[in-house]
Amino acid sequence: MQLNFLNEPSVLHNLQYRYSKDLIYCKAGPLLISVNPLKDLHIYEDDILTAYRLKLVDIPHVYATVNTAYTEMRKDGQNQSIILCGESGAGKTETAKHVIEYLTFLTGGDTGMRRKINHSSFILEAFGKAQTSMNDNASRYGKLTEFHFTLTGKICCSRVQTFFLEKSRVVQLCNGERSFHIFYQLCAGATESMKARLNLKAPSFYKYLNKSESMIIPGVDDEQRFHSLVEALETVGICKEDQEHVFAMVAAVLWLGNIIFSEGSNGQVEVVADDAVSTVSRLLECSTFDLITSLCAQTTLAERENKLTFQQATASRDALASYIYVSLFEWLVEEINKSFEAGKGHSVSTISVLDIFGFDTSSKNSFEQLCINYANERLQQHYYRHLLKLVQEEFELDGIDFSKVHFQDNQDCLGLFEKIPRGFFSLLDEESNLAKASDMTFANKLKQYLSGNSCYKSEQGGKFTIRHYAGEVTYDMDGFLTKNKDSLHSNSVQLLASCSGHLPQCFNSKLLQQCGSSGKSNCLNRNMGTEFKGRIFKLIQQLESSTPHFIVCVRPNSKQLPDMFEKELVSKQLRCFGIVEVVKMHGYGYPTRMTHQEFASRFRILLGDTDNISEDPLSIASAILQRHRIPPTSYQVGNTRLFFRTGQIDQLEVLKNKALEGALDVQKLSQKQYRCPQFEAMKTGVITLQSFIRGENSRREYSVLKKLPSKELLSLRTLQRSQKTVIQLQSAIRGWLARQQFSRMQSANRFSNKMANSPKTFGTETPKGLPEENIVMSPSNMEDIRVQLVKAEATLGQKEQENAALQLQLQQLQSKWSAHEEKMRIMEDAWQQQMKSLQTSLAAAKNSLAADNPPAEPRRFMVSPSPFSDSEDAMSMGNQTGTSSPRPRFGSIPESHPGQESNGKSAPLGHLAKEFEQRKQILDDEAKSLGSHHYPEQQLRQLKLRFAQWKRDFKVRLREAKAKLRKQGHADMERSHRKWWGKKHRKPT
Ligand SMILES: Nc1ncnc2c1ncn2[C@@H]1O[C@H](COP(=O)(O)OP(=O)(O)OP(=O)(O)O)[C@@H](O)[C@H]1O
Repeated sequence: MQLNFLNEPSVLHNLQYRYSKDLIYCKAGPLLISVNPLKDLHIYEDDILTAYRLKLVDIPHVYATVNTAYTEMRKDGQNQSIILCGESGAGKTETAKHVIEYLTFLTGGDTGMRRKINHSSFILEAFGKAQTSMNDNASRYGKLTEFHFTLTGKICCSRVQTFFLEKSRVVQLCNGERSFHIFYQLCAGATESMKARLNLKAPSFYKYLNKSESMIIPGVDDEQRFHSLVEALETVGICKEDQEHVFAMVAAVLWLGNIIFSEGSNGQVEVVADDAVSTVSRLLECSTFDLITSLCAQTTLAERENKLTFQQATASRDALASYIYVSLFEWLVEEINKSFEAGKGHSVSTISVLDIFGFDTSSKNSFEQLCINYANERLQQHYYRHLLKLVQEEFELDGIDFSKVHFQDNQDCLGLFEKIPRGFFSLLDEESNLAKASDMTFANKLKQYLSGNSCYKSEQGGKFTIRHYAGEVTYDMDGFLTKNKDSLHSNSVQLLASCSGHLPQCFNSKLLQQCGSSGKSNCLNRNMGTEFKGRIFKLIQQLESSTPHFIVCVRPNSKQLPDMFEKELVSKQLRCFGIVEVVKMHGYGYPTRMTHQEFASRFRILLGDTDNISEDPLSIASAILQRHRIPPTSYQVGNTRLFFRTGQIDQLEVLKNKALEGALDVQKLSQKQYRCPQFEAMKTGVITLQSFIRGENSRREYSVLKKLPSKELLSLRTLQRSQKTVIQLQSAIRGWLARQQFSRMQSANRFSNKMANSPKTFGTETPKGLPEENIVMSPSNMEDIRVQLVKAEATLGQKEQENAALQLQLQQLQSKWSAHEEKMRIMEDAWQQQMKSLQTSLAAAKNSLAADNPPAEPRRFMVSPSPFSDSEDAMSMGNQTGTSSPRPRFGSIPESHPGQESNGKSAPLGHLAKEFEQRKQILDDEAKSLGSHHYPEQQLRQLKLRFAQWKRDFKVRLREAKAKLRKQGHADMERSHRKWWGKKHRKPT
């Protein structure tokens, strides 16, 4: 939502309005504001994860912030950090969980990894969180989770760093609060046998727990949480045996609190040897004697044993209990890290998620609250620096004209803590090292040196108030020096060394490492305040080497109730984080910056070649801005950089893209002009060639089909149809099978995702919102699918067999057809031979007849030039013989007789020649029609037979005709001879 008026009331109204609509996320410049809904909103479901991963939505959400961090890391290879800020109960830890869950999802982390990450944070919650007045599940430690990424952007390992577990909570409690969750969970959820082994009682039995009346948290099932914890320990690889050791240490801490001392008349204490002592010695695996001695005496540097006072003994016992608990927590963190460190060698960049204890204030604020609030001050300074200070410094350095944004810097408060030698921690160290120092002497020292600081105010009764960025907090000086010393008595160190239990041994060796080789008395005599300050400095250094992304978590009300928006409480938090100032700076400021050089090379394309400008980047940049009439109010030219208002650079990007598209179009056009004629010619050629080939193929196919007997044609068509059907059937079956398999895989995938995200329902219930048939594959469904599959496969097999048989049949038909063709060709050749020989015979007959007739006689027949010959006869034939008469069928030609002709001399031969021509024509026709018969061989045989008969008959008639002609020829010659002879002899007379 864009605000017309940017001020605190409008921001507050906007937040309240969105909160009432369950829109808990809101973007404020580079910040994401998250208002704790304190109820389940279903905005972290799988489909939402997917939508953000695919960047389908752009609504403010924690997933969008992770997307930005991940994209920047991938783009520049720069480490990123996601920092969760906000007071206790604002929702930092829950938001951090969503950040981590989405990060593993985004980078393709498998469900195994996601589960392990979830379970490891569950373990840390059990051991590091507690109920406080502000939050039922308050973090009592700080946590930085570092995810290492490979070059391809996959998570290769992760590491957790923890800070400052509030160990005083083990031994001290404010009323209405609880100690760490694990104590209550163990008492509620341990099995009967474990309870017997650890001698477990109800929480109220233990003195460390019953200092507060709060034993249960409404709506929280400690027993069920214990079972989940056991499962989580197994997931991260902590075996059953080690789990036993862990729970033994928790029980030992509880029982240590129940050890009581009796004070003698000389003021010295004795340990009351009761059930508590024997249980602790059994759980730590040390002797009862060593335990008692270590608790009531202290060995001095001169190896003398001094008896302790009641107070000293109690402090020594509590220090031992706290030390064991903190060591146990650190051991668990190490074990978790071991299970994630496999791929560290491939790490190229990191994304760190910081979730530290929120700003804290309770009825009695002590050393721990002071450390927590100091850490929050340091983090707040990091926030101001990156979101306000650095930006303003940049503007100033570049000479940008801007109206300075005023915010409440916490530098003074930080100075109060950190100044050397007169800062809070330095003074505390100094006082702690003095032999006769007490909390009161320290209070006076503070008053003396810190009164000049506006953030410090001395109070009555050794109390003092510090004005933090988030409000004033009054601290009670009681126990400051002791807590700062954090000394573990030498006797306690020796006791740990004497324990044979696995974990006490581990703790002892760690202690020895910390103390160096001395390992003797007062080796843990350190200054907790300075040590803590050092760790926070290191953390800030680490954050400084990364690009920060801040998520400000807001507590909507002090009652931890949903749908309740306390305006005052929220506006106080908005002020703390300078939200309005940040928005002003980034929204109304110049969020986009580029060096002159970067800008010139990026947008040079927006200047035409005709623009005559010098090549220096600033001139180019100015020319671009002027040429495109960018309003001067929307940018500023700095000494080294250009600063743009929101959205301005996007407009230039649009122009640049248009210019690039235009250039591409021009290139395309010129290419088209050059290539088009070539292409068209080639296209026409190809089309012509294709049409030739297609025509030729079709013609060939047609000639084959034309010759094919109808039955074979039919079977060929049937075969082709069957082939087509089989192919269609095969593709339909394959498609169906693939779809079935795909939907099964989809269901299984959805099911496993849902189950992985809902441990409660794992293996027992159907996840909500998922159609039942998608997730439950009943045996009958499976059997149905299997039967259908078998049937489909059988049909497929059958169709394939049929297909193969049809193919075989086609091959056989084709080879048969080729054999027929060959036979036909041979027969045709033979037939042609016989025709030739007949024609030759006819020509020979004609020749011999011509030889018999005198040349003077006008010729009735033209001699055929045909070279046909017959072995028996020869005759000539005319081409005019009856060609116009209708052709009779071969067997039905009327037999010609020479005597029937009017022309008695040539009629027999004319008839024969005519008959021969007719027969020849019929034979040709019948031979051609053989191909269309069903049984061409049989037809050919019949044809041959008829031809042979006719041939015999024709020869006979030819011979008769020849004889007749010869006879007639002699008679004519004699008659003419007589005529000529009579004329000759009559003339002279
Ligand atoms: N996004 C959310 N959706 C639903 N409930 C939430 C959400 N964030 C927080 N809560 C509720 O608010 C409670 C407090 O949140 P959380 O423990 O994360 O606060 P915190 O800022 O980490 O506090 P602390 O600094 O004390 O550890 C949670 O136990 C949970 O019930």
